[in-house]
Amino acid sequence: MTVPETFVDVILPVPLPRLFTYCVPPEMAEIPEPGIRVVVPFGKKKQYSGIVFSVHQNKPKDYETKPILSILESSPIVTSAQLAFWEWMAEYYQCTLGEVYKAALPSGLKLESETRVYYNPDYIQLDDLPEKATKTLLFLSEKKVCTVQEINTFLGQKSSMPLLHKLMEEGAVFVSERLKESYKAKTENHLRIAEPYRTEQKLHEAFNVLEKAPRQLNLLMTLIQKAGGAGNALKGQSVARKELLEENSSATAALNELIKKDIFEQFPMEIGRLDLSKDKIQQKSSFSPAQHKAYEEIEKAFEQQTVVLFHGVTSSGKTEIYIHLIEKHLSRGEQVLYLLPEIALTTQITTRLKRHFGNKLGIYHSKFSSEERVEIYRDLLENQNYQVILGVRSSIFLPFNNLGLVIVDEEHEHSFKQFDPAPRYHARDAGIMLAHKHKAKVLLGTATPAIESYYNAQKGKYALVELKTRHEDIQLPRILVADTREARRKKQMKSHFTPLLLEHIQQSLDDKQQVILFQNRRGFSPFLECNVCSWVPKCNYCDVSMTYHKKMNQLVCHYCGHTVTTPSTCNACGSPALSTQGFGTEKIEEEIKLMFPESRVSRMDLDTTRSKKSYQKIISDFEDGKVDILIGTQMITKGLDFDNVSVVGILNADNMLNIPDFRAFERGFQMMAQVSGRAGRKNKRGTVVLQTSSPDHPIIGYVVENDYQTMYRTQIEERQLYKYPPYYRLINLTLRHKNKGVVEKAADELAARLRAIFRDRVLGPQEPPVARVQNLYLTRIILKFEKGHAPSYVKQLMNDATNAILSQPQWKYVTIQTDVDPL
Ligand SMILES: Nc1ncnc2c1ncn2[C@@H]1O[C@H](COP(=O)(O)OP(=O)(O)OP(=O)(O)O)[C@@H](O)[C@H]1O
Ligand SMILES: [Zn+2]
Repeated sequence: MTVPETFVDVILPVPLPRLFTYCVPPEMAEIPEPGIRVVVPFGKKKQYSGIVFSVHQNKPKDYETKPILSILESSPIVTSAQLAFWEWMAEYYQCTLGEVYKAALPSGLKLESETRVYYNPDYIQLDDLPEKATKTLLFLSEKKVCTVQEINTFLGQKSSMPLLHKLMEEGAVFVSERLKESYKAKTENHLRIAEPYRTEQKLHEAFNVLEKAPRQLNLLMTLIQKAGGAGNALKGQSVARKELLEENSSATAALNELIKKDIFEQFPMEIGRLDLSKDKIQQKSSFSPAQHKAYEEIEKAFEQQTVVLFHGVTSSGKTEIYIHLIEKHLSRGEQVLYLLPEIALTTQITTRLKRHFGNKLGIYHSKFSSEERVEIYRDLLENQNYQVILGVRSSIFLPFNNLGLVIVDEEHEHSFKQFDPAPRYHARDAGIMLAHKHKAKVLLGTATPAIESYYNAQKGKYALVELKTRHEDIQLPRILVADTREARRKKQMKSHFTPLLLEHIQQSLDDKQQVILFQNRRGFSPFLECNVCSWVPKCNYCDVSMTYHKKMNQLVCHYCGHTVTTPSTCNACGSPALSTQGFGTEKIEEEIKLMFPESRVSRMDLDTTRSKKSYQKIISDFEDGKVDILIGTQMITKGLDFDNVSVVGILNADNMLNIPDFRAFERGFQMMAQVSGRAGRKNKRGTVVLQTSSPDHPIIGYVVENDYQTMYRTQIEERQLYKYPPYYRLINLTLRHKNKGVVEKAADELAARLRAIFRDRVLGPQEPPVARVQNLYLTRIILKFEKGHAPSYVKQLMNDATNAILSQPQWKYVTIQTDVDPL
């Protein structure tokens, strides 16, 4: 009897629609199960680690399968619940499973032949490693970095991935270059008495055994002493490895011996990040009557519904309510995911949550190194420490196994949506689906709900809970509108500042209070212009003017990052009369420093927050009163909680409202209401000065009145009238090619094909506002579907149409990018 051949379908990090089938070679002892990583050859030379999606006996008819090279682990690294979630995501957002896989796993869990491997100079070798591993480490320590492929060649073997995988787990090598800062502050090796020896009798035995090994005996005694006595040591109190070795120099071998004997256990202890011992954990504060009422309403709503929209004005104390809810779910043994839109927010919330949840809190975001993310991932997979995960959008991909609650804080925020690359998912919406699959609850919290969410609440799809008063009943800030056109006419403007704003800044400084200034543009000024011929420098690769950054004396394209030195003369007419037009945060900073020379000024935008620590520093300096005036982009608008901000200045409301987008008014309202909410959070009512050239704009009026409802009503009417979300679902198809004619022709034919199926639901093609990016011409087709048409139904038809385009030789290099529910 012949044993049937076994095949596996593998998810690989390539944007191809199908999964790849490989055979399991008969000599391989194990058959991998779904969710396990295997190493497979791909193309002529490449190798990838991929995820087994399914195991079967169906030999593919039309091609010869290649064998998998090795299996990386014995139990799945991706759970079946995750695989189901991935499938949903690929289907809904119309991308491939490979693209989801790429987004979902931290890079430390994905290897390919081109992956660069780094040597860890801090690695301390504990156990004897196999010869090949030692050889590889030596090779790496000399080269510092090389690719997986190079290591294959060096070892003269087909695949070194399993070996590298082991070395990564050991902490001997990394797959990403670690920044110096994250390098130091992370973990430190600690030692404690191993579990089997944690009884008096066993400890006694250990002493007897070690009688002939004085160094080991010494170490054991030092550990007991440093742990604060035998009682503590028997409870598992640990001591830093450094500390132990300090008093027993050259005892490394003895220490390793103790670990081998299983008397000592070594483990990495986080330092700095989460080092709060239990007794320091703060009790949660008691609720105000309004908070209490809201909390009870949320609890009650969860009895009936999965999703609750929690609409609470700024500084109403929503975070306290989240903390109580988290506690409740933890006490039931459930996990909680707390989603935040931006890293900027995590520093403050981290501190607040850490106080309550100590080591149960795990933090997951992109500024953390891959190794730190792998650690969180594995911790959850093995169900060890973390029960609350605070993270940005990618944390929806973590391997939860008992999720009870998802909190989406600032749910209206656009940065929950991933723009590039695919999957272009919205973490709020995907989070709701995730919760659904886990039978968990979802709390969407915000002071300014997204129109879509509020609509769902109106329709009864979500429950709605409101909290209309600020904590301690402090009034919402007074909003003063400063008319810049009039001030300009009367020649009262000082550069970009109205007298009203300057007055209030001065007053705040005199009162030893703080000021926040919001300008939704970074850089010095959006463009340079020649005073003689009106020439404006544009990006060579994109159809946009370049932003002037004064400090670097550079022009930067905010689309592709292309940078040039600022020209001293006009490229067109040669005149040296170039002047800056418009203004960004950098210019505001410069002017404020000139106008208030005594004040301490700081700026927070993309340019000043490149590293993980910089956010923390800017925010904590402001919290500690080391800074008087904080200038920033939308990063500073929401979620931040400062005690002494008495004045908020909005420098230019117009550029938020004059964007040609059906969401511009909603967005403008949200940004202005949110940044206003930073004022007067403690002690006293705050003031907002809102500068605009159109003081009669209805949105400005709603901001002044803090009238979300009327804003919602006017906007929802327009959405219905012009067939926009939430009434209709949008899908954007963006075509790109280096030749404008080619991309236009391809788009025309695609639109014609789509029209034949979807008729007047197809709009365009039309050029997007920036029609060339990175030397590629763009054109866009928009599909509008009535609610009820599931994207999955549309997907097949749409794919047929796009494939029909892409399979034609003249359009081989056209790319088509799909964005479902674009923002
Ligand atoms: N019950 C409470 N006891 C003590 N302090 C509280 C309580 N509730 C809220 N606070 C304090 O009030 C301030 C505002 O609360 P919080 O930051 O939670 O507001 P928020 O609703 O999240 O606002 P935003 O939408 O602007 O982020 C915080 O400094 C918080 O510590
Ligand atoms: Zn560019």
